[in-house]
Amino acid sequence: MQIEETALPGVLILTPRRFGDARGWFSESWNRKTLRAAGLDLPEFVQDNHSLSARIGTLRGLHYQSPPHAQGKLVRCGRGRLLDVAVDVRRGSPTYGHSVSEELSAENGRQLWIPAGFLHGFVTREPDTEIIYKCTDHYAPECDGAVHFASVGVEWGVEMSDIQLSDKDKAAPALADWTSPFTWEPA
Ligand SMILES: Cc1cn([C@H]2C[C@H](O)[C@@H](COP(=O)(O)OP(=O)(O)O[C@H]3O[C@@H](C)C(=O)[C@@H](O)[C@H]3O)O2)c(=O)[nH]c1=O
Repeated sequence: MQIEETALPGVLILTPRRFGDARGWFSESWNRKTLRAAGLDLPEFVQDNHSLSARIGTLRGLHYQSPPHAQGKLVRCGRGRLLDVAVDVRRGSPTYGHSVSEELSAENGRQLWIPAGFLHGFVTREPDTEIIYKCTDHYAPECDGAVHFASVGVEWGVEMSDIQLSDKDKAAPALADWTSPFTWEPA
């Protein structure tokens, strides 16, 4: 398991080892013991999510769940290719509003660890792209929220006219008009 830091402290790229043979490959996509041995002790995961996006340019996000149901997410791509984005929205954080964008694909096997206190979203770069992610809290619709994807300064790499959004994401407030429910606590 390779663990890499990103420009945002706390957001990490994990790349599990792949064992290739004549049939294809095998990989442990999640192993608590291996991560702990590598010095990384992630919170307990209680829910796995899996979604399919049919068209290139499908954009889901930017999403969060407020405390007490804030979620950390360990994200990977099971099929196709996507650009995954995390935005720091912890009030008082030295990196508030900063983002990390990472291409996750079925081919590269990379995973993004996004702690609670960050917005999460992604845009697909191939048709029929599947995303799979582990979450540290259960779905709590009453705590569910979104910030408009175009208000955070992220270069999504897709023509605006090609972007497919849910009605919820179309109606999301801009970052500048929204008060984050998260606060930063120095380590
Ligand atoms: C997120 C979620 C949705 N649902 C239901 C609600 C709704 O009817 C349907 C689709 O929900 P959404 O439109 O919110 O799905 P989607 O836009 O894919 O939302 C997801 O986006 C990515 C970026 C995330 O980070 C996730 O946490 C989640 O917010 O699925 C659940 O039952 N459980 C869940 O955990």
